[in-house]
Amino acid sequence: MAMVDEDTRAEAPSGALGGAAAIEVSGLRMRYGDHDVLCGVDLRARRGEVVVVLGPNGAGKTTTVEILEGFRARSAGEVAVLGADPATGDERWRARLGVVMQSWRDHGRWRVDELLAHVARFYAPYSEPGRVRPRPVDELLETVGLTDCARRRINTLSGGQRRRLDVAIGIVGRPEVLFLDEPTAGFDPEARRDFHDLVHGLADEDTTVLLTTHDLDEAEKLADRILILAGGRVVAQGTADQLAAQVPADAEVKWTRGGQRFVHSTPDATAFLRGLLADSGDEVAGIEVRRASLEDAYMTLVHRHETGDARAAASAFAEEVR
Ligand SMILES: Nc1ncnc2c1ncn2[C@@H]1O[C@H](COP(=O)(O)OP(=O)(O)OP(=O)(O)O)[C@@H](O)[C@H]1O
Repeated sequence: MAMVDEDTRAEAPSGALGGAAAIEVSGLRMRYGDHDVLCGVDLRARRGEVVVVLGPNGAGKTTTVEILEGFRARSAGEVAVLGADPATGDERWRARLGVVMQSWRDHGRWRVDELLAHVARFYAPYSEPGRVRPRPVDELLETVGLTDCARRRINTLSGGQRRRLDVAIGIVGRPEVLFLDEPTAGFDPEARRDFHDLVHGLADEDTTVLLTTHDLDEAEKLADRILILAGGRVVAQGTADQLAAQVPADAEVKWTRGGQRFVHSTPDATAFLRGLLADSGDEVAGIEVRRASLEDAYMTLVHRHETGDARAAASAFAEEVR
């Protein structure tokens, strides 16, 4: 588990970063060989905030998360997690973090409860007032719905059960910052809903959560703020509603008249409905209005990137939030 020398002291980077935010990233760059994956990412997360990172395959989400976790060295930029540079964070700093990586396939012959008890021991010296570490294993098993699997060997778990165990490992130390890289891949609907409740509960405990997903409904349910990464840049961020408002998308109006269903796309649903009701208000029933969604915004913003306009999308976004 130790990724850095125990004696290496965590130091906050100098410059514009530091302060009360749990995560602060400025001008983050990552280059693999001659491939620039991150070209200047800025990101900030407050304590207790749930930030969801969206982006197409290969956008650099995992790379960003692994840099913040201290598992990957960055090419350039300033990064502070809980006030420390992840590249030099010590064990005390690491004990304040929780990590759920995209895949973690080890300890197959261990039993579920043994592994959790083993990992839990790492956190025991790092309790703080109001934050007792680690969480009791029984409580943890119950929280992630693995009580019935406690004595099972890990290599006999299903994909979804293994993922639940990954989440348990991520939260065993009652983290102040929790990184979750596609945590719900393989979850059935019930596990997914339980996981969403879990994240809401963690946020209530003032845990900062940074989560990547390809599930836009999940992003909308969980995020205080959504961030879209494309072309190595943050091309947009905000709540799902704020993002939807950024893209010009028609609303879809549906209604029934004389037993027949009608659908109409319009940029101004209110004006259209006024007209519809004025013309045939008595006969119209079952009105539904679907406004631009997070999915519309995501598709538009990512499409701009894929058509080579990521830099323009990022500067348009910077202009809008100024
Ligand atoms: N160790 C590495 N060496 C070289 N290239 C890498 C390395 N790790 C990642 N990459 C490349 O960096 C880019 C970003 O990868 P990353 O895994 O961060 O994307 P992602 O947004 O998490 O994608 P996904 O949604 O598919 O999980 C990809 O083009 C990937 O091939």
